[in-house]
Amino acid sequence: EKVEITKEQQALMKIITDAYNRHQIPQDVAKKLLQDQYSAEENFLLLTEMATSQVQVLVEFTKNIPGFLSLDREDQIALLKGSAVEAMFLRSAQVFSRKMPSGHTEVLEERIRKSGISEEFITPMFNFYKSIGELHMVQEEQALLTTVTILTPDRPYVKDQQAVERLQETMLDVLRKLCVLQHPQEPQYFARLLGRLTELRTLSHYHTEMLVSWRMNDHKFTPLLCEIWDV
Ligand SMILES: CC(C)c1onc(-c2c(Cl)cccc2Cl)c1COc1ccc(-c2ccc3[nH]c(C(=O)O)cc3c2)cc1
Repeated sequence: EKVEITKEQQALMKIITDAYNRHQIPQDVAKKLLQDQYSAEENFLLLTEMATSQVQVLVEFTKNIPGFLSLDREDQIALLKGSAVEAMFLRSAQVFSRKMPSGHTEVLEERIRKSGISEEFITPMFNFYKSIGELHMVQEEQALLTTVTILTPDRPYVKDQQAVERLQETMLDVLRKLCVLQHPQEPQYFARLLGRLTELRTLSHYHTEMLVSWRMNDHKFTPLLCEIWDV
């Protein structure tokens, strides 16, 4: 049947995509990836700075998701804490698939590979980056997929899951239609996109173990990361 994005859905998509493009890590922070110290210590410190900056950007972006600020305040916090790692995997994945001079692809990869993360997590992490790159998502799809990830109802400590589910379903409907219109030759594209969300959950579990091993080697995080990751 003819798939059509309504005027309201068009407006919703514009708000979310504009917010997603507006809230980015400041270029002077991203440029630090280019500095020339490459010790495991230096890499960890730089990645910690990137992650901290990315969390701040994520909080600002989330405030622009229509309906998010109407959710219960504690549920807003629970959604941010529960989705931060997944949202950062999606955002850093875009840097790798961007392959533009501004996206510090090579240096970011180098620093992640040499920051004290054990090989068992590096492999699935870069497989994920590759699988995201192969999707060739348009920016609207990237913004909506991140929004769908943030609005996951079954995060720990979410009280009013129905309210989150209603918001997520609104976003999923727009994303589904967008996928059909953007990738007419690939009817399974939307299903592939949702498959990435499953992969993100697995990576999020790996990440919890990454944090434990960093902690054991006495690595320090910033107050914001300690708060959002309960470390
Ligand atoms: C606390 C640090 C060590 C950390 O722990 N886990 C991860 C961690 C890891 Cl490795 C992987 C995935 C997720 C997390 Cl959450 C990280 C580092 O996290 C990030 C690294 C880079 C970026 C990021 C985001 C946007 C960017 N734009 C540009 C640009 O050049 O424009 C560079 C860039 C970097 C975000 C988070």
